[in-house]
Amino acid sequence: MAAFPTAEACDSNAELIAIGDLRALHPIFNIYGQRRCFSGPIVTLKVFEDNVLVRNQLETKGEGQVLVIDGGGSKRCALVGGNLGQLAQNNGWAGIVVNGCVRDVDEINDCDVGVRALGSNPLKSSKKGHGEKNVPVYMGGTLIRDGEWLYADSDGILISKTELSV
Ligand SMILES: O=C([O-])CC(=O)C(=O)O
Repeated sequence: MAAFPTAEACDSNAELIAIGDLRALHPIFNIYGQRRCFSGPIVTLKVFEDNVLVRNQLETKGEGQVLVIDGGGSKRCALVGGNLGQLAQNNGWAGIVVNGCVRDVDEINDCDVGVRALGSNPLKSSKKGHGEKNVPVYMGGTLIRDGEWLYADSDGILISKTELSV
């Protein structure tokens, strides 16, 4: 669960919004997974139509972190499917936000993890292992840095430079 509603976080942190330390992603993401509300420190990945690094990352302990995957906005294949959703759940990731697509939507929706993505596509991605980890990514209209905090609920997704307090 997010610690508090994103709308409330915006209303009570106007100064952080003014200086750009708290940003809302554009409302381009669909909601999947059991957790509609989730939050945590961000781990970033930058890939393109290749999900080897995504699997590698989700195989590690999530410890309540959120995996932010910049897939370049490609809708030509899926970067996360049911197996990876299960892996994320079992390894304690709070959520996954994909600037790209998912597949196995019914399976992902059964997983106890929050997932946001542009849409779904039944095609799998390539498996070459190309991409970068822990780099700044630009998606949803904002620059997102590894180690920043993400807060998601039914209203949308916030990125904060630091952990927000109530
Ligand atoms: O391995 C993939 O390409 C993604 C997938 O289908 C899954 O996670 O089940």
